[in-house]
Amino acid sequence: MSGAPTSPVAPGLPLAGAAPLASTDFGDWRDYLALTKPRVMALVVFTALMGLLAAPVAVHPVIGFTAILCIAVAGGAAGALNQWYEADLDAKMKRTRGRPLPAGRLTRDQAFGFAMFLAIGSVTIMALAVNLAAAGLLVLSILFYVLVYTVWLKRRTPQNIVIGGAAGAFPPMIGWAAATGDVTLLPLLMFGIIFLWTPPHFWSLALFVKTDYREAGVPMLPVSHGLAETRRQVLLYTLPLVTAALAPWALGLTGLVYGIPALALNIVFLAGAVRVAGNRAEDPAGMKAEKQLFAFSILYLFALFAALAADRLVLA
Ligand code: HEM
Ligand SMILES: CC(C)=CCC/C(C)=C/CC/C(C)=C/COP(=O)(O)OP(=O)(O)O
Repeated sequence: MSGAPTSPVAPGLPLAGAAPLASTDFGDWRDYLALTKPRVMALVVFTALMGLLAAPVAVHPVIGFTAILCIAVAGGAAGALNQWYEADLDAKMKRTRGRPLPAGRLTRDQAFGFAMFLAIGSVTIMALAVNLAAAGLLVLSILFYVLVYTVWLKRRTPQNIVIGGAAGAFPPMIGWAAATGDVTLLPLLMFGIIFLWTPPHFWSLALFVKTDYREAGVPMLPVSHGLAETRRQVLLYTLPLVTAALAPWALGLTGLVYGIPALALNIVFLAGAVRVAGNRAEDPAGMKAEKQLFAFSILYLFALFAALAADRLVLA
């Protein structure tokens, strides 16, 4: 399948105390589920659904459900390919060393076969049952996460998550395209919001798990440029994020049902980013501002996209 060895992790890596799997052992379904990064994908799928609901077309529920399912499955496939490729890195970090590949509970070939089955299946069904625009964007988002982010940028540059993070910004655009067959200004703004949200989302987390990335040799910003510069960048990305998040309202694409929660959410986000920028703590114990901004970033995106779809449904 992959041409990769059938050892549970990349060549030369310790097995973290786990016995290699017998070649006939299919593995536990829970490990396959873990390969899909279900917690992260929940927000991906939610933003896709909100993109679909915000579109000015009443899509047939079966088609809508199929489209969202395909996005969820493709996201899972991309997450599994990410873990297939970077089992060596995951083995080096506390946060990730319990994953199925570094822990030796699945082989790399099992992960690759599973991921390709999901990727090909989801794109094919999207193309046949929904439309080609949505299927094309789905392919692009998988390729972006796996090739651009995971293979090309992650180990090379601290800008990895800025450019590669665009992968996670596609889903609402795919949801919209599934309903309409095209992409207009509002789905592009949704893309822009997630694109600009990703750096503060991730760097606030990376500030307090920095040592993990240093040990793995991944050039994340706090490792390569230090805490102060990372905190400055969190605030720098928050400014255009707030602008993009308020743009649908300012441009008259949405009404107050979006405008009022968007204003409140963005004031809180901006205040959180200012607190992060002003924090001087060197130790994770003193990084309450960073921990709070990371946690809030997830709530922010959920609430912002829920408000956007609600507004469009009210206007429709
Ligand atoms: C390159 C871009 C991104 C990077 C590097 C990144 C990284 C991370 C990391 C390291 C975590 C913490 C641990 C984990 O659950 O693995 C996390 C959590 C999370 N991320 Fe991101 N993320 C990115 C983009 C996104 C996007 C686009 C979304 C959704 C739209 C998202 C949603 C989430 C959620 C929901 C969590 C919490 C998971 C939990 O509760 O455990 N992330 N992210
Ligand atoms: C439809 C589709 C293909 C969607 C997938 C796009 C997507 C969710 C991209 C987000 C990227 C992400 C979760 C990065 C996590 O970073 P990492 O992989 O470096 O995290 P790790 O250190 O936890 O492995």
